Amino acid sequence: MSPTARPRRSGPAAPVRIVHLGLGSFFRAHQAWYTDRASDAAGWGIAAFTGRRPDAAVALSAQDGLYTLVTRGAEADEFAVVHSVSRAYPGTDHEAWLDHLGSPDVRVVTLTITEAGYLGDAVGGLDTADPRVAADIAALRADARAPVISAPARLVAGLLARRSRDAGPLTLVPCDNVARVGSVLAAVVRDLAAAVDAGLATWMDEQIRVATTMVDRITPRPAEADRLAVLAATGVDDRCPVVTEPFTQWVLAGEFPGGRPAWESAGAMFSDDVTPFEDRKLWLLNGAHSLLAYAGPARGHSTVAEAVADPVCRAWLGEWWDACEPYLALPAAEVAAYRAALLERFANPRIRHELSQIAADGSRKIPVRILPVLRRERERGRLPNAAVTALAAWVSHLREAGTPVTDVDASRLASLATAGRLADAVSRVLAALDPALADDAELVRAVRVRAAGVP
Ligand SMILES: NC(=O)c1ccc[n+]([C@@H]2O[C@H](COP(=O)([O-])OP(=O)(O)OC[C@H]3O[C@@H](n4cnc5c(N)ncnc54)[C@H](O)[C@@H]3O)[C@@H](O)[C@H]2O)c1
Ligand SMILES: O=P(O)(O)OC[C@@H](O)[C@@H](O)[C@H](O)[C@H](O)CO
Repeated sequence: MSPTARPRRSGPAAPVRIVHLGLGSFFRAHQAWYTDRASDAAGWGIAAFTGRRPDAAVALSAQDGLYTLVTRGAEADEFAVVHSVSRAYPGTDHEAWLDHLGSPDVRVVTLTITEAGYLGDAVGGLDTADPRVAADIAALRADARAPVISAPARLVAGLLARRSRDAGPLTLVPCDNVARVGSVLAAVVRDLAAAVDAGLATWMDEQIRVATTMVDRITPRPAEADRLAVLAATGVDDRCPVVTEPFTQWVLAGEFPGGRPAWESAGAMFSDDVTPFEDRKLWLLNGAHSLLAYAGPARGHSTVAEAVADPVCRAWLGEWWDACEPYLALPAAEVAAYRAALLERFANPRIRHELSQIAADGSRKIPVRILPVLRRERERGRLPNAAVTALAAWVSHLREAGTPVTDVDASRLASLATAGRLADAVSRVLAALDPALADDAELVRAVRVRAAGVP
């Protein structure tokens, strides 16, 4: 290999038996890495599809699906080439999507489509009022092979192709930071299937299983400096490296009648109940992330590591974790160890995790990360200070006090947050999250007072 060669395979790629939707950084640091490390990796290649832009598929295809995973500890980097992505496709290649989903070789579909990609409604079903969903349903009713955009519709299109080829059982494995993600995915796919084809649900009951998961590995958006670091250390000009932290965890529950990689041989854990791990992770890690993402910029911080170096932010984290702890169904010693490890993970000075990346889509993240604990505390008559801080900082963020607002619901939230007095904005924004929050006078008052103190 010449000093600046792109990564290239020296042998054949593993046969495609997994399809992934959402070819982003996290998938490459997590599910693709576990598959690469599994003892039977040679039998389980992945066909990975981007969700929106084609860039990652184009760049990865130019290097045979190979990329460098940089595991960035507080002291040093480790570099490893991941081989499990056998094919990479732009999401627009719908024929390839249908072909793979319709193939009897494929047994598993993994997903990282972001919280917003599930398109759920407030009561746990599919948001059929969303124009993208309505358009996809109409398209699939007219033609089962019509190109569709939303993730639930893509899955249903793939399942229709699979049924038409009698291709056998398949397990869907959602890997996003969504509470009870397996149930959420099962519901939106079931609702979309029912809207398209009355007989599909019965076939799905027999052939399709939906696993649920807790996924954990802090993986910031890669930067140009990361490409240069790989080049300097390995001599390879990798155009799509991913940087991640040493810590990683994957807890899964579900049935795999068509088989799966031996992910446990790479460290994944199979459990009957993912819930305790999921609550611990979504509340302690992701809740803390969102708290810092909205409240940290007002104290001059741009990254998680900068924020946790600030004693005021660390005190908020302590308050938040104290509020969460009574509701976690795990031994106290385990929670204490997780908290201590989190502080170290957040403080890793060599991981540049931008608060602005974490701040995106707060309307979908706060209900999962902050509200479950806030509601439990309110039922007991308590008002957790850190949750008030997070909500007040989010309102201020929406009023453009911090990082730029990126949210699937940005235009509605911006009008709710910016029109008129701050006090009214607080009520409107809380009502948009959950009307019951806006009816809680003590909470509203506290958030107003805190928001008024945020620049
Ligand atoms: N980055 C992390 O540290 C991390 C850790 C745990 C879980 N996750 C989960 O993974 C998700 C993706 O994170 P990432 O770091 O890979 O982000 P990323 O921006 O690198 O990649 C996101 C991928 O999802 C696709 N996507 C976005 N919206 C979609 C939609 N509506 N439908 C289908 N595909 C869509 C994008 O096209 C892209 O391929 C997160 O939203 C989170 O739920 C991330
Ligand atoms: O990826 P998101 O946008 O859901 O959330 C941002 C971070 O909170 C998240 O990526 C964490 O780093 C991750 O969940 C750690 O496992």
